[in-house]
Amino acid sequence: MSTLGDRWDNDDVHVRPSRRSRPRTKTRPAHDDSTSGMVITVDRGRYQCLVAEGTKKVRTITAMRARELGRRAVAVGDRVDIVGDISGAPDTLARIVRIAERRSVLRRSADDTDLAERVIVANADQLVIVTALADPTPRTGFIDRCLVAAYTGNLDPVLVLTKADLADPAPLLAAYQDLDLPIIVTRRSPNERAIDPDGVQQVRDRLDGLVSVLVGHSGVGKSTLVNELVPDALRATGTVTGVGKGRHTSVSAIALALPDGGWVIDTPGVRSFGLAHVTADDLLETFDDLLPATVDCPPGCDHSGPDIGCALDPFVAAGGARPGRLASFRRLLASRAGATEPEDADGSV
Ligand SMILES: Nc1nc2c(ncn2[C@@H]2O[C@H](COP(=O)(O)OP(=O)(O)OP(=O)(O)O)[C@@H](O)[C@H]2O)c(=O)[nH]1
Ligand SMILES: [Zn+2]
Repeated sequence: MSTLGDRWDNDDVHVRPSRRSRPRTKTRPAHDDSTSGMVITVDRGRYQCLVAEGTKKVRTITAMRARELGRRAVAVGDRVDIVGDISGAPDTLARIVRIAERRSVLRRSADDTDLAERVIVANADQLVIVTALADPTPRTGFIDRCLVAAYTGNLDPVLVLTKADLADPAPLLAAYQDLDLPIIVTRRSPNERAIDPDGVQQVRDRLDGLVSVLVGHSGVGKSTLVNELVPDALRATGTVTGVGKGRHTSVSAIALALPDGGWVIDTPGVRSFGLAHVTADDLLETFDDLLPATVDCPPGCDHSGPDIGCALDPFVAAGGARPGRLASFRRLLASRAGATEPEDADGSV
């Protein structure tokens, strides 16, 4: 049993799709009668999981971790195997006995010096970074850190710039043009309280059929967007309390079903990511156009600039890649050391 625990304990090993996709059958414990589910929210050691009933119907059940999982954390988005009472009846509690290999992870560490891994969302396809163009003032440092978390966690980033009725998106569009990042601009319709439907539709199209995590600072319009995307009726069937606006909720992520398929995972309490575990080479691996040049870097090169003999500078000078790509890579690299958001310091969200 502990072999299985150890094997599944190191999430780093499994971030990228690996060829060795499943543990060998003989190392599996019992529980062949288990049911598969997806974790939709985590709250004080209780996990709400969606399980399939027949081919079409799904229901939500509450589960706890089984001891055999060891210290390994269960995160929203995890695909899990569940045993015990899966009727979903009030006051029943099932047990999570296995966590499937993750194809992506979004991590949080308490701060940049905290090397303990805290996975907040597993298996998401995209990270949607919601930033207001004004009120509050956009912070590129935050966006950059989100991008590092997405790239190195195997999620595709998407930037949503809200409140274009208040400020021009051009400067931010320019700042991110070299990252080939999908950017959607939304605004409030003139003389109306509602958000312009065109922008909302673009977001909807981007999210369709995928699992997308939304992150953003307080006041950027994230809840406004989620309300547009997920009708109240669907939210209610999630049977989850403490969703969304609650400032003191202990829920840090929650998966909400989209009407046309796919999931949006809201992260009400998440305002920044610790990036202590990310190395320069981890990030560089996600820049396919720059990566080949590093065979000529000096040993141990951190790729931070030309004065250390980094081969990326001559490579770009010779036309090997766009200069903006190297500049963007280095800006993201530097953002790892950026201050964690002041809002985190006093614990408020
Ligand atoms: N002018 C303008 N205001 C907007 C827009 N989108 C949202 N707002 C307003 O911005 C304020 C904050 O929006 P919320 O959706 O509550 O923001 P949030 O990111 O969920 O913030 P928290 O709830 O604090 O986490 C509200 O007053 C919204 O009405 C927009 O496109 N333009
Ligand atoms: Zn280098």
